[in-house]
Amino acid sequence: MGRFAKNIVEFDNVSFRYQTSPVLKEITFAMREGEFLGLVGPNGGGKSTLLKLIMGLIKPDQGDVRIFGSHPQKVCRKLGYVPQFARFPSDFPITVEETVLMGRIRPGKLWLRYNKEDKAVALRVMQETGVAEFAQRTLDQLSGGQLQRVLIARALATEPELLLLDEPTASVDSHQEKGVFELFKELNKRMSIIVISHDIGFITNYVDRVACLNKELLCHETHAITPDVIEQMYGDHIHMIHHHTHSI
Ligand SMILES: Nc1ncnc2c1ncn2[C@@H]1O[C@H](COP(=O)(O)OP(=O)(O)OP(=O)(O)O)[C@@H](O)[C@H]1O
Repeated sequence: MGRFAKNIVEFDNVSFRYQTSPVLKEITFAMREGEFLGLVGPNGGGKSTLLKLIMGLIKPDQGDVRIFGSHPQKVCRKLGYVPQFARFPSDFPITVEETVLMGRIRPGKLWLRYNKEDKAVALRVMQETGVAEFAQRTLDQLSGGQLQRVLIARALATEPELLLLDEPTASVDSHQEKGVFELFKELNKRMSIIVISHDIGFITNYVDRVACLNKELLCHETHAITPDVIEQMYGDHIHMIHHHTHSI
């Protein structure tokens, strides 16, 4: 199957509000199979909300969301999700291996019983993310960067076709950030990826397209990201970090 063969995420005129003020306004966009998409925008711009709509955790007030051509809840098994590091309790008294195995839990399955295949997949993704050597440590014995990789391994254990990451490198240094994005580049050979980031200058080195969300959504091919485009989408909220001299 060729890259960019079909649309796997489709938003058709989608609006959403939690209470009174609109968070997402009339969003229409599509993501193609095999794509690596960066999602940027100011704080409160609606990025996490967009991921929740993709996962079927919330429903649009208006418009239609289709994931792999179906209702989001019907295809949630094809999705892997890595939450924002800051929102994950890191003092759980469970081991790295147990955490990664949680990715193998399926509805209707006796979830405390993992079979050989579950264990083999867990080992493979721990090796892939570089956390296999910590497998028996509990989460409180890990650095922020190591814990982040464990959360990525847990998402990979579901063997997803679309990986969703909410600011996966917010709590790691720029050296580790590069390592994590090199991993994503590798993963992108077999799955589609959406990554939320505040660091547009950095992600343009990796992603195919940048979607800029500030209630409304604008998509740009990475080569089309110019300072004017950034100014237009962030306005006064501009908070960008530049690790590289990469031109934007
Ligand atoms: N459960 C909720 N109930 C009410 N309002 C919410 C809820 N979750 C988010 N919001 C509000 O919706 C808006 C969009 O939030 P969201 O978390 O999607 O933004 P974001 O772009 O991911 O922000 P950040 O970059 O700060 O993580 C914000 O104003 C937020 O306060």
